[in-house]
Amino acid sequence: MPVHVRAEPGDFAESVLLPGDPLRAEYIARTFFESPRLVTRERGMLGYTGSYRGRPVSVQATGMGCPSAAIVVEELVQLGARNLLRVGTCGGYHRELQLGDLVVATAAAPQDGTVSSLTRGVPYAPAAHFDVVHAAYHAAERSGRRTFMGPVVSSDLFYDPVEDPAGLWSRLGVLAVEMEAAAIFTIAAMRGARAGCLLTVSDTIGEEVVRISDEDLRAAVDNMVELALDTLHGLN
Ligand SMILES: O=P(O)(O)O[C@H]1O[C@H](CO)[C@@H](O)[C@H]1O
Ligand SMILES: O=c1cc[nH]c(=O)[nH]1
Repeated sequence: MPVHVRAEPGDFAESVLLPGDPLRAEYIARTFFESPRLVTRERGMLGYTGSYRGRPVSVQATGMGCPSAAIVVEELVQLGARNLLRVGTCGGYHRELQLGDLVVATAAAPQDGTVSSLTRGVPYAPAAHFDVVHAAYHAAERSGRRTFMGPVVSSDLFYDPVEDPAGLWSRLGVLAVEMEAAAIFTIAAMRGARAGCLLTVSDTIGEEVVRISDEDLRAAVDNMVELALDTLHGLN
C-alpha cells in the first residue's frame, strides 16, 4: 500500500480524474459517478471509485502544487492507474479568455521546482499525451463549448509578485497559469501512463485580476467534468 494514497491495487480504476481540491473530488464522485465508493481519505486527499456510463472511473485529489501532485500521481500509477486527467482551475493570460472558458492544455511550461528536480535540470517540455488531447478535442467539439487548446504554465506561485506575468507568458503563446500539470505530464511520461489536463478559467489576469463568482464556477466546473468524463470514455 502506498504511503499517501492509502489504497490497494484494484481500488482505483485505470482512468482517474485529478482535481486539486479534495472537496471537488467528493463533489465529482457524488454528482457524476454511479455507485461512488470512498477508497482513500489519507491527509484529507479524498479518492473515490465508481462508474460512468457503465465503465469504472476514479477521482483523486492532488492537493495544490507540483510536489503534492507528483506524489499522488506516482502512487496512482503504482496502484494501476493508466489514464490521468486533471480537472482544474486556472488564471487566464490570453486576452480572449473569459471567466468560465475551458482550456485543454497541450503542454505545460515547468515554472516549478518539481520537474527540474526530476530531470536534474535538463531542459524538458512536459506535454499532454496525444491520445488524451485528441479525445478531449473531439469531446469539446461535440459539446459546442467555447474551448481553447494550447500550452499553459505550471507555477509554484499562486500570488506571483512579478509585475506583468500575463504579458510575458501571452507573448510566448501560453494561454493560462495553473499549478500541477507539468508534474502530472512528466511523471505520466516517465511511468508510461497517459495524462491530460482540462482547466476552467476561474480568474482573468491582465492589468487587474478578476475572479469568477462561486455560482458561475460551479456551473463551469460541471461542464468541464462532463467533458472530462466524455474524454476518458473516448480513450481506448
Ligand atoms: O482548482 P485546482 O485544481 O486546485 O487548480 C488550481 O487552483 C489552485 C490554486 O487556487 C491550484 O491547485 C491551481 O492549480
Ligand atoms: O493557479 C491558478 C489557478 C487559478 N487562478 C490562478 O490565478 N492561478
